[in-house]
Amino acid sequence: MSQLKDAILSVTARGDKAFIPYIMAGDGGLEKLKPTILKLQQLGVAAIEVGIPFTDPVADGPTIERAGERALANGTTLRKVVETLTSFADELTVPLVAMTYLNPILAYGVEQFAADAKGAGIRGLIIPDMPLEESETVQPALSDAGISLVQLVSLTSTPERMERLTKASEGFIYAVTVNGITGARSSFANELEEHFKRIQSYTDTPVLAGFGISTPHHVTDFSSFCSGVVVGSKIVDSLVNEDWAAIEELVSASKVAAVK
Ligand SMILES: O=P(O)(O)OC[C@@H](O)[C@@H](O)c1c[nH]c2ccccc12
Repeated sequence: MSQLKDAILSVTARGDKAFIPYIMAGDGGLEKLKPTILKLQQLGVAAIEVGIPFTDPVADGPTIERAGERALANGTTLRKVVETLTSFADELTVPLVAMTYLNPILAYGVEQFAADAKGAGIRGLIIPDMPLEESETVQPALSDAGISLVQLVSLTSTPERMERLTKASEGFIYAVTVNGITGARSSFANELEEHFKRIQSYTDTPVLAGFGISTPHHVTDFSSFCSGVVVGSKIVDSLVNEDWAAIEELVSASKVAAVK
């Protein structure tokens, strides 16, 4: 059972695509976390990916990296994020997916983290620097807490690896759309549709596209061959500029009226 997967499937069952915005916890101060999350869930997002700032964010492009630096400068830690989320967890109507590198979780203590994260409304976890082969370190504690461990499938994975990652992924499959790091892009490779079809052929868990998606057009384009999208850098920038109209436009592009 995965609450995260169920939430995504309930969105796709009504014909919409799942839209998952990524935010950097602590960017602009931790006091922004609650109003930002509550406003995003009001817009009808399927889930919210909450990034924990980290000193060595290897997968992150400049936008997310700078947001992480600002959040760290504000004194943001994994523990403070979990505490802040817990303080309004009873107001959450969508699942949260935490994005954190492995070290902060190990420092927190895996068991303790899983238990606290559950109370904070966290239902999924992305650990970009943890290879599948090492997931036993965290998996049992997470499953006990009902937290899905989401795997990233890259464009360069071999077919065998793609199949293993896809089958291991819980909640959804995070299909990375570009080679490299996070950040808004203007164009994507042509053979992506085939790549997504192959990933989906291994599983009935929904496949979502992420990395580089930054315009309503991208959202509708990707939505034609997957179950939804994750948008990070564009959301982070729009929040800095307090441009909620841009965020609403992106979310609207995932709705049935736009995707048909
Ligand atoms: O910023 P983009 O290109 O829209 O991509 C999403 C991404 O930022 C978010 O999902 C994310 C931020 N940091 C990550 C690290 C690994 C995987 C994913 C992420």
